[in-house]
Amino acid sequence: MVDVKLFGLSPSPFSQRVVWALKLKGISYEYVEEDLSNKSNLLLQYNPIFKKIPVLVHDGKPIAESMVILEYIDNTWPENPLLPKDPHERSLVRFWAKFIDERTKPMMSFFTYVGEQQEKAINDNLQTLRIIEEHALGEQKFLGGDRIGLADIALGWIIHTLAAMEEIVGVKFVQADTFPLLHAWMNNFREIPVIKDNLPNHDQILDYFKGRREMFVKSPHACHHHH
Ligand SMILES: N[C@@H](CCC(=O)N[C@@H](CS)C(=O)NCC(=O)O)C(=O)O
Repeated sequence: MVDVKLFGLSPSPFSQRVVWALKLKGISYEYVEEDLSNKSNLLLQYNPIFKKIPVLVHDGKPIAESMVILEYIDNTWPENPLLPKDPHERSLVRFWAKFIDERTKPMMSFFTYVGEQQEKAINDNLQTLRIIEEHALGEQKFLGGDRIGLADIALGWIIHTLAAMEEIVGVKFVQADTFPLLHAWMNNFREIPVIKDNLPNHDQILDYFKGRREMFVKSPHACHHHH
């Protein structure tokens, strides 16, 4: 009997990465929803450095940082691998996973800023997406192959959290005519049964981010809790 617990927050893109990986692997787990304005003692104990979700706890051993957790999951449960076998192909997927992860929080600035800063953030997002469109995607359905992997899971947040933020701000970054490959990727990704069946509720995310918009304008990162 595996003992797996996930401490998460449903509208968090980082938390969602872990949910998808566990579901893809068919691992059953206990989910603990955290309130970031009143973090549980267990969360503080399991992630004393950053005090952030997500944290995965496997047989009492905590793992923090979403991308580290994904690698742990892949190493622990090898079925439906998230990384290719070939070392060079692996490194390419890791490269894109890292690139995407590093850009994830900055990509939320268009939501936290207004005016000129927001315009700049919007342009930065278009540049980031342009890089992915032109360099990471090609003939293959997914980032690094014909099946979903680590980099796809890293980018998956653009179909839910980014989509909700776009709706609130009134922008749409990925259009079929301007980013055809990314647009196709989004559809391919969304159509995977495990992804489709485990999407955060759109209205709930929308409410969450609408309600916290004010706070985001004051605080540098969209996911930070209110001090
Ligand atoms: N790099 C981290 C980011 C996680 C993160 O930013 N979590 C946010 C929620 S989306 C959080 O727990 N914030 C609480 C805080 O900063 O106090 C990861 O990939 O896991």
